[in-house]
Amino acid sequence: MDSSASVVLSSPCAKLPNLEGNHGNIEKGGVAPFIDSAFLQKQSQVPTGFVWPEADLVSAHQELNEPLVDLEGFFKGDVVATENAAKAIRSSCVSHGFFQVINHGVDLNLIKLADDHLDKFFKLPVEEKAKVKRCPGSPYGYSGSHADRFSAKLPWKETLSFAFHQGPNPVVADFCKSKLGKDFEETGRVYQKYCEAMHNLALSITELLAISLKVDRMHYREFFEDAHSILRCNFYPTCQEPSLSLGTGPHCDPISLTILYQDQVRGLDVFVNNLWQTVRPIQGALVINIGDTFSALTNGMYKSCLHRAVVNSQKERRSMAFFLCPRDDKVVKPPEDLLCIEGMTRKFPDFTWSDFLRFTQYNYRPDETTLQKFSNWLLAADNNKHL
Ligand SMILES: C=C1C[C@]23C[C@H]1CC[C@H]2[C@]1(C)CCC[C@@](C)(C(=O)O)[C@H]1[C@@H]3C(=O)O
Ligand SMILES: O=C(O)CCC(=O)C(=O)O
Ligand SMILES: [Fe+2]
Repeated sequence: MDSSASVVLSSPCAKLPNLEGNHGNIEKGGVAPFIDSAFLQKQSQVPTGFVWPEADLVSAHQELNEPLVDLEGFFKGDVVATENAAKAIRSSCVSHGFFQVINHGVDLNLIKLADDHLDKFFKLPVEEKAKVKRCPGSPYGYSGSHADRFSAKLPWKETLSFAFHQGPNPVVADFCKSKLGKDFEETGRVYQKYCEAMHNLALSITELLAISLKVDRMHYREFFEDAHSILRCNFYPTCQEPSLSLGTGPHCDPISLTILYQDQVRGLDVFVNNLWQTVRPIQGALVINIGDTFSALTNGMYKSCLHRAVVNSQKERRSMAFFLCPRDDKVVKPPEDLLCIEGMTRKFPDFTWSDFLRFTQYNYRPDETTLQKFSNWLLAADNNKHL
């Protein structure tokens, strides 16, 4: 990735980039208005700011042939089924940090309802969406192509992100009601329920991950019990020249664990065996990918999944990514019994999620090397402490 695009603009309120360029003329005035799908689809060609480097645009080579992990036996306490699921998960996570689950226990009607409510927000006039615009330095709220943060390699998408943690107050429902008004009360209730279901599934997945790693099966579940997670809703409009742009560029999620719902429009690619491979959408399945923070919790034994989202010229695409994140001040380090079993030396320094999140929002645009860059940054800061 070119370094110019990797450093987040220091002034978060930077002017929107001038998208003038040989890939399309922007409405007069040079600086684009607030960018959303309606704006993007009005452009006769892909604006320069949205054109990605060729290396990131390599087409997917094949369809990912990934076993579906059936969770039914695990939920029923079936020892053999649990062992089989753990074995499948271990093999995928050691290799590329990605698997899919079925019989996950999340009500499929709730997932459908959450998908249906996406357009209620994303089809609003941009001025309405701007009312919940993402604040500088925060991953929460609305963003149109991150055009307020980056000046190149802009993603062909709009996003809406909610903060979620379990507790007496329905934080997601409250956010929608207070920020978007009465018309979005039902939407808020749907996403509140969706986040609660995702949180519970995420804790179950962390238990199965612990079993697969042969550590105390409650270790990670207890670590994430009081998680402060993020629900990221993605809307990918159709693109005039899909071979030039990307919905979400190649990256590893800095968070711990992602539970992704993708609709029936292909778009998710995963990098496996040095090839981009497309993930065929499977009705009723949920995608699970290991993020940087969980990889660090396994001392790098489980890979943080390198993935991207491509766009197309025919169909809009929608996805919802539930990002499991530990409470801010929890120290991220692998369990002692894992280090003993594997006789490992530490691969990453201790860190907190709040420091890592801040790094991704202020210092470094997440890509495929975020965790390594963050580790180097921490160690350099430690080494310079005495200066
Ligand atoms: C901590 C986060 C930063 C991002 C949202 C969550 C987890 C995934 C990250 C992201 C999607 C990785 C690709 C780049 C990014 C800027 C994006 O395209 O949205 C990242 C998110 C973000 O920084 O808002
Ligand atoms: O939309 C997708 O399929 C992937 C989105 C993603 O990777 C993300 O939001 O982190
Ligand atoms: Fe991602």
